[in-house]
Amino acid sequence: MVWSSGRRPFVILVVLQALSAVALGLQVLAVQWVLSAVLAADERADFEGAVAPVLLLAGLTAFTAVAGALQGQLQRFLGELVARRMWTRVLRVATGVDLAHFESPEFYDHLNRVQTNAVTRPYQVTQGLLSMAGAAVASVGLGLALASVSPVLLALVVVGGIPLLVTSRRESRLEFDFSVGQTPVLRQRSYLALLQTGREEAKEVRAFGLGEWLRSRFDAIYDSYLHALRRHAVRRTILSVLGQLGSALVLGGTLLFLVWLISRGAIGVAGAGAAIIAIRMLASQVQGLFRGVQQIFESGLFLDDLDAFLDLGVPALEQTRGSEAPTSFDTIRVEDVRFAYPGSTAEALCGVDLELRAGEIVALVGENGSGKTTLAKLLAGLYQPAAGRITWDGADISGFRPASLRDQVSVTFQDFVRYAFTGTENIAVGRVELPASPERVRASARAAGAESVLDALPEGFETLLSRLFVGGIDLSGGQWQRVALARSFFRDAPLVILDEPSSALDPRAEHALFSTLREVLDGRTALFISHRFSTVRGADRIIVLDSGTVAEQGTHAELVAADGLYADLYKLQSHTDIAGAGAGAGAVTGTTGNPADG
Ligand SMILES: Nc1ncnc2c1ncn2[C@@H]1O[C@H](COP(=O)(O)OP(=O)(O)OP(=O)(O)O)[C@@H](O)[C@H]1O
Repeated sequence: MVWSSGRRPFVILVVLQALSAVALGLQVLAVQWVLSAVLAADERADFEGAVAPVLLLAGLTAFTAVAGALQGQLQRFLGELVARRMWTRVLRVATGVDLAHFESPEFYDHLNRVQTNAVTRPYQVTQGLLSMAGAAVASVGLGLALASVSPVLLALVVVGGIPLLVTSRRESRLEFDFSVGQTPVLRQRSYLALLQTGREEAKEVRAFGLGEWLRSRFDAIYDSYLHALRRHAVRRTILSVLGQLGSALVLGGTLLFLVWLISRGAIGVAGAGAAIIAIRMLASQVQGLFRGVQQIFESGLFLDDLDAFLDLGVPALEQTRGSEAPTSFDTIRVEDVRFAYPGSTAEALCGVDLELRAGEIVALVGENGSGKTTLAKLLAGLYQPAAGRITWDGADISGFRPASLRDQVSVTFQDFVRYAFTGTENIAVGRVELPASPERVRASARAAGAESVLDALPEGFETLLSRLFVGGIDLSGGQWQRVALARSFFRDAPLVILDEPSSALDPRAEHALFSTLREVLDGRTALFISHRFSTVRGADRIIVLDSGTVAEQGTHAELVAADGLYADLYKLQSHTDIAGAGAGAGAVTGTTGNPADG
């Protein structure tokens, strides 16, 4: 990953690391040289011989400092290059996995962990490797220098690193387990923070006076996290202290051994001076080496986690199998389709049978929770039926390459997305493969009643539709709905599914939409979900869903005559009034928005 993300900075870093390591070894030799020169000069009162080694030492020190500064910035840049590449892979999976994953809290935990931890880990492994390699090269130089004084000293310094290695491996495991355990808590904390900082939430939080209450929930969550963090930190500190103490003990023993060697006259003063510096430097290099190992081990655990996440995308991205969905159809059949949402035992659809014929405008009605949106999702190929099948002219859609099926469907949900993009872009995202030609965008906007809305904005269609960024403006709910409809028309697919397309439209806009719908659709098949019977009655056919099954279907007149569920709902909507209204209000009952009167 690092190699392919930033070859040049990586190579420069490796070279700098190697040179710094060599410089470190040379520094010990230079010190020894300086000491010998100074001791010799002391006898002859002539310090000239010390100038060259001092200059060398200064030069090496300067080089190490400059290389360190360069490495710092290069590492930062390389880290960012690698993170960008990892982000791209993670986002590709996040946008490619089956929608069912988004029903699972575990998926969100995993995604969150990957976003906050794993994206930077590949680079950390490299950093660990680099510092290990650097430490190894430096250790060889320093080790040779020290071994020339006493091989036992070298062995002792290496042994000094072992306690750290053992405890740091344990620390890595603790860190990973802590991260996994705390992810749900941290997500809750982020959610509560979002409620208090989000633009959408701001008005309701104020209107309901929720600020204080949300803060106390936030504090409670934070407290529980801090409590866990305290315990975790104590455990890590104990381990770390044990490791450091173990290493320090061995180092102390090493220095005592050196003193013993000096006292016995086994090494001279210059050699002893160099040995002390070498021991100090080597000990920190050995520690660095083992810290690198720990970093790799710890990152490795997160990388396994990242790998598991990236693997999720494999099935979705591999869905290149299957035949291409046809670009038109005569009949779509839903045959005894059953479906329950992932993690739910209750069936949202329990044996749905229906038919959509090319060019028809079909309305889907039913009470809240009867399964209308769920059916729309299945028809759009966003979920697979648990049983039964959906066919296009007899061919089961599960045999189509999923992306090719979605290509042929334009679906707009109730909770469509309000992109913080320009008006043009908000419409053209309906089909990004197509060039967003102003004529096409404008035609779609006109069909949806959004043209005049966008034209009235300061920069027309090119106005940014969001207050999140400088220069943006926001639209009203109904104006946004028109933009979402324009997006759906821009998509230009043979099957158009609209989930409550006019719920936020004013009567004039709603009238305009439905009176021109047939013309706008221009032969395409439409299935629209609606609770407003005034819009439903003009449909070629109305399908009534009840508790996940088709209760009845027919034209408006047929269904009213059948006097079933549809007729019930229709009558209720026609005669809904606020109970206990005064005589004046009662007088208009039955005339306000009463489709039966039309
Ligand atoms: N993501 C989900 N996970 C689990 N159950 C869900 C999910 N979405 C909907 N349901 C359940 O599936 C059933 C059908 O929901 P659906 O959204 O299809 O109803 P609907 O007819 O579109 O309702 P409405 O008129 O309120 O929009 C409901 O019982 C609902 O609780």
